[in-house]
Amino acid sequence: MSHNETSKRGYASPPCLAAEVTPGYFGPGGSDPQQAVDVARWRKAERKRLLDHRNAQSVAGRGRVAEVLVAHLDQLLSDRCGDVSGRVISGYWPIKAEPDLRPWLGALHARGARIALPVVERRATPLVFRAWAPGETMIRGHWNIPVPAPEAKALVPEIVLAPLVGWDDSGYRLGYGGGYFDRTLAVLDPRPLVIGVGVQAARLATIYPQPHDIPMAAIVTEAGVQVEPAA
Ligand SMILES: Nc1nc2c(c(=O)[nH]1)N(C=O)[C@@H](CNc1ccc(C(=O)N[C@@H](CCC(=O)O)C(=O)O)cc1)CN2
Ligand SMILES: Nc1ncnc2c1ncn2[C@@H]1O[C@H](COP(=O)(O)OP(=O)(O)OP(=O)(O)O)[C@@H](O)[C@H]1O
Repeated sequence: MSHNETSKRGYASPPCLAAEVTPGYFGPGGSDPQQAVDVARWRKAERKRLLDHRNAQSVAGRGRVAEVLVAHLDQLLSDRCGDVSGRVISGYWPIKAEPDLRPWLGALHARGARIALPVVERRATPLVFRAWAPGETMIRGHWNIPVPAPEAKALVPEIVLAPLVGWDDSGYRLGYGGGYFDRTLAVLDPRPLVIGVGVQAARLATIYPQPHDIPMAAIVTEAGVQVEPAA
């Protein structure tokens, strides 16, 4: 059919034939719309359960977890990267009882690393990363997350520390449901070394990875490195 004929008949897209496809055709990670809806619903409930559990821990307990976790992170970073001097490392400003890495990020900065923090500049678009140093002035960003002021230099991270709400043994990450890290990692070329940071209690058998989910190179919890990075 020619273009003109199509225009005359006014069809915007081809007819959907999904109903005629053998049900078993859509395997795990496939694009079955009903399966995507089911996974999204399951993830929403799991996020709530995991966040409630994390919130229920005492401040002192969370502080001890962060201290041990940071020791593992520091070891992984020196094994993988050696001297951090001059490296661009993205951290995060902790929200919702996430492990607080700020003292360690300050120490990395003192060792010559360039620290960046993720910023949502526009909803549903990749994150940008802005330079941060201890004591820097912060402003309220999207979702009220403190972010460096717009004047702060934009950086491209070589190493990204991604906070986890949940995680699985294949290195997949469950976040807050905005899809921001996946969207960002999909466009960063070369892809940075992505290290998921979370608590051991947030381990799941699987997050039911979907086509857009990008696995972490490593996951670190208070129990150590859980998913080994490829050498
Ligand atoms: N400390 C910290 N900073 C971070 C992240 C993080 O996980 N932790 N992010 C990591 O990505 C980015 C912000 N992530 C966000 C994720 C979701 C929503 C959000 O609006 N969530 C909606 C639900 C979305 C949906 O279900 O469609 C909501 O809760 O109403 C906002 C920001 C950047 N900064
Ligand atoms: N690369 C992408 N391009 C377009 N949309 C995407 C991409 N990655 C994720 N999304 C969208 O974001 C939505 C939320 O994704 P998901 O449940 O994986 O979030 P999350 O990883 O938990 O969130 P976050 O990274 O913000 O903490 C998905 O429904 C998906 O449609």
